Amino acid sequence: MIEFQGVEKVFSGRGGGPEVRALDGIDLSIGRGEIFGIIGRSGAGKSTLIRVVNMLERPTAGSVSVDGVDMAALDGAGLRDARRAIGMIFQHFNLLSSRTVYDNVALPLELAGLRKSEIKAKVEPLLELVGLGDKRDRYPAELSGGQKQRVGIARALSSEPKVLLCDEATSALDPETTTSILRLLADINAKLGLTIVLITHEMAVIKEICHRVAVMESGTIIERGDVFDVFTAPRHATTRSFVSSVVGAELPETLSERLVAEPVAGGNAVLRITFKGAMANTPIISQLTRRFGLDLNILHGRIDHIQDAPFGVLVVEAVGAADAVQSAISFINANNLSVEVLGHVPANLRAAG
Ligand SMILES: Nc1ncnc2c1ncn2[C@@H]1O[C@H](COP(=O)(O)OP(=O)(O)OP(=O)(O)O)[C@@H](O)[C@H]1O
Repeated sequence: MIEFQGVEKVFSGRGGGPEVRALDGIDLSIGRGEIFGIIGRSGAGKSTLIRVVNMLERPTAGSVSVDGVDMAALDGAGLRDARRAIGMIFQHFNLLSSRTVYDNVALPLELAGLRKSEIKAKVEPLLELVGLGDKRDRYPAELSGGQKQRVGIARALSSEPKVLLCDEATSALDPETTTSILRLLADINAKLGLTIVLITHEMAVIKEICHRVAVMESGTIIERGDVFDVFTAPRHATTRSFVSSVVGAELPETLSERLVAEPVAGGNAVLRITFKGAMANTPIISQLTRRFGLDLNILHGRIDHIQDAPFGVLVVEAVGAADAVQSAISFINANNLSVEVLGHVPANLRAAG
């Protein structure tokens, strides 16, 4: 649906400063009907990437096509038509304060020259869809942030786009309102088959609704894949730091500061066992205890769901003979779970903690 090929965007420096390479050779393909997330730290190039889709920024090299149309080749009427098929919502909603909810949603249709009756036939169902049927005559100042974003979404949908671009659409909202807006977007994606591209700096947003994700750094994509795969096996250090805040893969400080790399005389190994999908239901602790005679002290753990698939991390202190611990590690690996020796601790870590 959206193809980026070798896309570059170089800005001439602000105030005579050095030029900025905001996008540096982006190749990316976003499928029809996908919810695709782009995450990165401030300045990574996310906004620029989303804005080249509808040519709010023109790439300095490479091409962007939407539904087979080369966007950079368009201008004037052709670009206006193509943009009608690409809705956009913004962090600060960009509503007109002097217009009611109804009139904000109607605006793109008025600009396209539709008759009043045609506009009404489109706007009213959209207000119902976003849950604002009873707020049609209110002004933006009378609405909460979440309601304002619902107006933004209805307005973006008014021209029946094939693609919806979301530029940090939930960053100004509290966590509960964020969840309700993300649910609405997922609902729209399912009902209308709309392709949604969203940019965010919060991994929780990606985890909530995206099917695939790309991680950006310094104008490039450093990692991409299915959300479940990226969350459960992040490869790049930046991705790992984004993911760890959500899936609890980070160790509590009280534990990490006691770990040492080499075995300690009379001490024990600390293992991190990762459970994914169907494997999350394996009764691994009792099996390790029975088969290898190990005592396992649970030091840290979390079970989460990513797109309805379970994912868990369990950190245990394995108390037992070194060869029994090695056999247990082989057994865990053979059962399609993953295990990592995080380090070693003196005996009785829990008692000491
Ligand atoms: N119009 C512009 N002129 C000059 N430099 C720009 C312009 N727009 C963006 N940049 C620079 O391009 C780089 C990428 O910016 P961009 O806004 O795409 O990043 P971002 O990942 O969206 O960051 P944020 O989350 O802070 O919005 C930054 O270094 C930024 O300063």
